[in-house]
Amino acid sequence: MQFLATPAQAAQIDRYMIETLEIPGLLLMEQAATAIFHEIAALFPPCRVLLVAGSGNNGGDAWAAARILLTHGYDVAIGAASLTLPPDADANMRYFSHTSRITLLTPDTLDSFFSRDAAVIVDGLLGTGLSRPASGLYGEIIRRINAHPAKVVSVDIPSGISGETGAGQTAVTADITVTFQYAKPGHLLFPGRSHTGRLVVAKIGPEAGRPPLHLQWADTFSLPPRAADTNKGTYGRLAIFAGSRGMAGAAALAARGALAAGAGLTTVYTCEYVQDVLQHTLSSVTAQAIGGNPAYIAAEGSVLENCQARAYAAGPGLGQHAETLPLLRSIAQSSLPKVLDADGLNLLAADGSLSFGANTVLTPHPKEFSRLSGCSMEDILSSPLDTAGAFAKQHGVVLLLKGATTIVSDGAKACLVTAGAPSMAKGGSGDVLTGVIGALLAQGLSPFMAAYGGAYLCGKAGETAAARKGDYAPTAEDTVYFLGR
Ligand SMILES: NC(=O)C1=CN([C@@H]2O[C@H](COP(=O)(O)OP(=O)(O)OC[C@H]3O[C@@H](n4cnc5c(N)ncnc54)[C@H](OP(=O)(O)O)[C@@H]3O)[C@@H](O)[C@H]2O)[C@@H](O)CC1
Ligand SMILES: [K+]
Repeated sequence: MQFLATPAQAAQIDRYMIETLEIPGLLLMEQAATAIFHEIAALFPPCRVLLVAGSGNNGGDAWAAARILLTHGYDVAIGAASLTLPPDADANMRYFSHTSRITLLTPDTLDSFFSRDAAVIVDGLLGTGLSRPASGLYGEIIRRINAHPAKVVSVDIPSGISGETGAGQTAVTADITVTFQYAKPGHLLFPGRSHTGRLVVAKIGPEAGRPPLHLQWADTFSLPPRAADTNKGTYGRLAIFAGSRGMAGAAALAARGALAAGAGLTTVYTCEYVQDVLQHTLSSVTAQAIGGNPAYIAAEGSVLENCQARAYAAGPGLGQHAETLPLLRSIAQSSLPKVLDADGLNLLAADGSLSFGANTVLTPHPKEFSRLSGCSMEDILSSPLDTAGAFAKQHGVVLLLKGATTIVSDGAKACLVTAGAPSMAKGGSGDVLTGVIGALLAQGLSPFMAAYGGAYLCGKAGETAAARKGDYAPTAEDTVYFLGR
């Protein structure tokens, strides 16, 4: 896990380093510029570099990088959107003030500046100080950068992308982004993620005593090695409530996910029809028909008292049967660790049953989350962190909002999971995730950890499947197969 900083937090941390730790801002800028230089030097021997500098300290980093590149034999040309700069940026700009390397970028000079050959463009137009969408001259500069054949190295964040939300319609598309101290949410959230290229996080100052951060990037996760003197009881009993006629596969995938993630004992509680299917296809789980209806679950909550589970996973393939609701409500309101997904969430949302006991993980995709929360899809997609966090806090749950970048929030802290592959945008992926999270809960992980751990493990398995089988062919079964490999 690594911490992320929003633009406001990054500015606060800069202030902390400058005012409390008494590190001059000019020195921090030099560190930032040195990191940019090293990335360029690692890829290109001395060559022509175009540097584009805006009106803030992001531009200051570019001016400082230009100086370091020049002293190492690179041929630099700087396109300046402004020559009125904050003090540290101004100091770095002045190094060039009596040279012919500066072009003031105006509609009249854009063509000549960007028609130059160059191997690299350094994008220091806009950083974390972006205060509005890029348009006008800035929009035109961004289009020129994107149209140039050179490799693009963005300073801190691709210009035009919001560091907070990843939003930005007119934005630089970078090959490499060198950010400072902490990655920003905008690097990981789409569309920002697709503009960032390879992300390099360069430490430019000490970390001790910095203001607290609440957002992390789940870029690693592993389960502890299993001790030799353990048995199936050590790893928990998971009760999965899933399946209805026509959707036995969802129950089977959740069960397979749970087995592959290490649950000690897995029992699927389902209808007669699905029980039959599971008994013929899955030998490592037990399946129990409950409720008396052959086609779907129609049981009362009393079944929970007898199943002696350490965790529940409920929802995959349940269908939309009102008779399933009493059981779902009992599961949702119990204090046992549990994960609720898919039809389980839809049924509870349709009924307005949004009362959850402790240790609850909900795993909606944006449409399911819209039904649950009443927020519009537009609000969810434009502010996923805020909407997920507000819902998690209000209902006392861990909310896992599925997406190409998955968000996990408990209302106080949150993390982003970027593991995954486009091949996973396919039916069945969510069922496997439910089973995996259920298994992690059964093994005693906290709901927050089980949620991001499950998303990470499934995402990595999906990446491996895509590496072997391409973007189209992998199925949810492949995600199960590659879990942990
Ligand atoms: N502080 C430090 O110690 C360190 C900081 N570092 C670096 O500083 C960067 C942050 O610097 P920053 O705060 O100066 O903001 P920055 O992104 O350069 O832009 C602000 C300027 O852009 C303007 N502007 C905004 N939106 C616009 C738009 N759409 N179109 C046109 N203009 C627009 C805005 O105008 P205003 O909003 O005031 O009207 C203002 O003039 C950070 O990303 C990192 O690279 C590192 O060196 C490490 C040490
Ligand atoms: K930039």
